Amino acid sequence: MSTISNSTNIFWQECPVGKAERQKLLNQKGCVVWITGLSGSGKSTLACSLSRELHSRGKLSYILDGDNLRHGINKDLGFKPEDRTENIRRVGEIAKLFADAGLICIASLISPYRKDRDACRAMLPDANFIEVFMNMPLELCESRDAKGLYKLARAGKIRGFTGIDDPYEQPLNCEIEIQQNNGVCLLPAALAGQVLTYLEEKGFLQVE
Ligand SMILES: Nc1ncnc2c1ncn2[C@@H]1O[C@H](COP(=O)(O)OS(=O)(=O)O)[C@@H](OP(=O)(O)O)[C@H]1O
Ligand SMILES: Nc1ncnc2c1ncn2[C@@H]1O[C@H](COP(=O)(O)OP(=O)(O)O)[C@@H](O)[C@H]1O
Repeated sequence: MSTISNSTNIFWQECPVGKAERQKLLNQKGCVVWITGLSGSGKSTLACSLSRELHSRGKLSYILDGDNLRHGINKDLGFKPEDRTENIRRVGEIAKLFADAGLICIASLISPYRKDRDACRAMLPDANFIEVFMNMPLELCESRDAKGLYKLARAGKIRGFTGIDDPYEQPLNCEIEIQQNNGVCLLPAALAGQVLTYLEEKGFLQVE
């Protein structure tokens, strides 16, 4: 699928209310928290927990979940490399709009290819893209197998499954890395706390 623009004779329409004004209204700074990792690594769980914690602090967030978006805007895409690339590109563009609206946009997708994640980062001013890597061992994700997909992949009934017969390229310099501690995974609320602390320290949760 081509990402080259086919539109010609188009102009940029300025809008009367800008990002800064929206951020002031919301008393927060728009950004994208991009959660990447293997299927079963806990991306959606962290996204939900973080969204709940933000909501309870009066902060507006919105979750873009890979699985959910594949029921709608991305329903025409499969899991071939070029489809995944287009999936991530579209979600990156949508996330950019949410961040421009002033929201804390939480994107939760496997997003296995580094170049695709980096392309999303490049769409935003650098500090506004917060990459969170769920660095969980494949064995743990596979033992969870909440949807039974690893079992199907091992049986050869799903081809091109991330971590089994399709690659996952780990981030090289993400903002936050979530790992097990002595083989134990922290509770989702504690993991959300790590991200929340980062957002607080970087000044995303208020406007001076
Ligand atoms: N082949 C293959 N590989 C990986 N995952 C697969 C595949 N087929 C279906 N699924 C299910 O699709 C969910 C991942 O969708 P994403 O949009 O996040 O994938 S990607 O970022 O485009 O790689 C993923 O959801 P999560 O388990 O929440 O990650 C799976 O449930
Ligand atoms: N921090 C955690 N501690 C223990 N179990 C977890 C944790 N996060 C997620 N899980 C469990 O792991 C499974 C996969 O989590 P999920 O969030 O759906 O992963 P993903 O979105 O990456 O596929 C679920 O059964 C979930 O309850």
